[in-house]
Amino acid sequence: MVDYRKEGLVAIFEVNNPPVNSLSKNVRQGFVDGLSKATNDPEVKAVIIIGKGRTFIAGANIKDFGKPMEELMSSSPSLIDIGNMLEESEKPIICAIHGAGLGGGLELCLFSHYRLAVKSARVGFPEVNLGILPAAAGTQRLPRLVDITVAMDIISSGRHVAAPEALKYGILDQIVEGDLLKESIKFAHSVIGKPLEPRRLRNLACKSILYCISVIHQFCLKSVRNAADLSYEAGLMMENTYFKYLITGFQSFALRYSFFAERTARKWQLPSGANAANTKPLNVQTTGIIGAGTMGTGIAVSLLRAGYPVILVEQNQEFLDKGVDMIRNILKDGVSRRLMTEDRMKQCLKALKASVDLKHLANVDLVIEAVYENISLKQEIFKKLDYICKPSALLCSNTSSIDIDMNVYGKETSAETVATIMDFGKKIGKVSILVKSCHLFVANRMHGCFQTEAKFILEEGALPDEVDRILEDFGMPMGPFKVSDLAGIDISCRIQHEVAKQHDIELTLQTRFFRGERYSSLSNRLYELGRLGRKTGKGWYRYEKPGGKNAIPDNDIKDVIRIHCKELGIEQRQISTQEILERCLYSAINEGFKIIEEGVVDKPEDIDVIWWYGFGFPRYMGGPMFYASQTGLKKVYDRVCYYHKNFPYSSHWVPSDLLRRLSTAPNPVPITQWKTVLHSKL
Ligand SMILES: C/C=C(\C)C(=O)SCCNC(=O)CCNC(=O)[C@H](O)C(C)(C)COP(=O)(O)OP(=O)(O)OC[C@H]1O[C@@H](n2cnc3c(N)ncnc32)[C@H](O)[C@@H]1OP(=O)(O)O
Repeated sequence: MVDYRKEGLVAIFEVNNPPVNSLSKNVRQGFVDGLSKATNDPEVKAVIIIGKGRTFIAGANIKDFGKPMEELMSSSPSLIDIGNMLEESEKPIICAIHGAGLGGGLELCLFSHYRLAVKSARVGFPEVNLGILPAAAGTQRLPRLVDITVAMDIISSGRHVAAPEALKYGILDQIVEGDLLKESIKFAHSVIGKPLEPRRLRNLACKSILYCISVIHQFCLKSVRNAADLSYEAGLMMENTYFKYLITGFQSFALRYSFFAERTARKWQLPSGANAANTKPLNVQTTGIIGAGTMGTGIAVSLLRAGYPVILVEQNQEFLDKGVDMIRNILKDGVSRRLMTEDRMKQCLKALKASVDLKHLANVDLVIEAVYENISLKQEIFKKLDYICKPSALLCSNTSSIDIDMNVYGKETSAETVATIMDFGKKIGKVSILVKSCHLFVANRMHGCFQTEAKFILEEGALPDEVDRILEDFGMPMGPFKVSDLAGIDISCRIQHEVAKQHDIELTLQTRFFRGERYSSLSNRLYELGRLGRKTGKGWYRYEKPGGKNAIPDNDIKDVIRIHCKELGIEQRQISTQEILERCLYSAINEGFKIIEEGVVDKPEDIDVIWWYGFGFPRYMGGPMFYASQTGLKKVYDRVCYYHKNFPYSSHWVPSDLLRRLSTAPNPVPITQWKTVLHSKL
């Protein structure tokens, strides 16, 4: 709703629709009612639109987009109706922005005559992140206000533009210091009686059409181009046509799911009843990191960038110096890529202390252990930390495979600690997902199935570049073999040998089964040939030089695979695109269902979020679990059973019971309800 009040000559429309003042139907109606009052009240000479609570206006209500097209389109008053009324008003309309003015929120500002904001405010058109375009005249009005290149950047990137930058472009008229409402009322008095015609964007010509030809390839860009080529009315009509097309498409559907999935994933809860809403995080001010390798230094950079002082500890002085150099280089690179200023880099380096003595961690609030994957070493470190650190310090471990319960606390972790870590993750700009301990955790456990199947597929007849291309066409940023070359083939081989050693087994090039499971020794063959990936200039591909980035398909690899298969008597065949996609994706998805079944994650959305951030799974596909829900669980289940029959020695093909039960439900169960099936009779 919109609260209406008057302060002298000025009518104030305060948008009051918590939590983020989205433009639901009652808010839109509130604008119409408010405008009617203000227009008919001779005392009112100007109108201020302001948001109540934490933000100005976060745009249209995204939940409305799931409604049928007819209902969506006929839901009056539309944003454009309101916009037209604002623009045509004979009394100046001033938007006073704090928090965020996004999507329809910014569009309303562009229909208004003046725009003021506090310094911390942000504006933007994030619609591309929902698979649509700003369709309440955003693509027609922004290019009439700012240079077309700026409009294209803002619309096609979806980025949030900070108030000072928006002021520079002319999106804002003024940045306000002090009380936003008071200052806006002063501003309103200063513009009463001034001509409004030059402030009505629809009457302005689009600013320069330079540059657009080369980048117009998507609907947003086409639409912005229309602002230059067509009349305002024709441009609007096309914008509406594109919107109707996009909003009914799969990508927009998946992107809207992703928007809410990310927010749902933040809402952690523990069996005790503690959750994100009822548990207060502790205040973390100082941090320590143990281990100056790739992980430790990477984490240090994130903490320093977020403004935390870091004490980096490494037992060996030479490794410590290398680690500090690595941190310096990453920060310098950030400066050269204009991600931070030189001054900021200096502040970060000043906040970094390096030591070879764990005792320097005595007073820190949070310690992250990031040494290599060796349980005894980790346990020894935590024993020492128990004595050294203050009792309230949080002790965290960075591990991808070691059972957290054998290391630091897992099952015993307090709700307060969980709340603090989740909050800390957000503060350092990361997305944190709460998972229970399980072998390889969620990401590596699922991705392991994906990678393993990819390797089996090579043994059966496909080539690395073929498999990679198919998965990249699907939307993954890099296929599994390019990823393997990047990570280093030696790394995965060493881990495999380490695990085998723990079971008193020696892996050789002839090994075809390991602990009752089908096993491929193909990577070990590359390892023995010194083809370790990018770093040696050869791996599953060849590269222009050691450390090179251009993956070139290599004929030699064909021979390596052929010899491997001949020696082991593995028959090769033609493998279809469908089979490659299904085996990589469905094996991981089936494992994902087992992960939900075991309660390792609280909800399927958690898995999808992990896959976007961990592996770059395309958000416009929603994530592996959403993808499965859209493919049809019956189809996924049937194919999992089919592969299980054909590949009985791979436990990742044993069908998940949850998947089976969901696949036999009389009606498709929405992804948000999957968990309920765990406790039902289905
Ligand atoms: C045509 C298309 C038009 C005209 C459009 O306007 S499309 C919508 C464009 N706008 C957006 O995409 C903005 C989306 N929102 C955000 O980016 C952020 O919410 C925020 C920057 C505005 C605030 O961020 P933050 O303070 O971190 O809060 P949350 O993101 O956690 O959001 C709080 C709750 O509000 C729900 N929400 C947010 N925006 C919308 C929206 N536009 N429609 C419906 N609901 C929205 C969000 O899901 C959170 O809900 P809960 O999880 O708490 O239930």
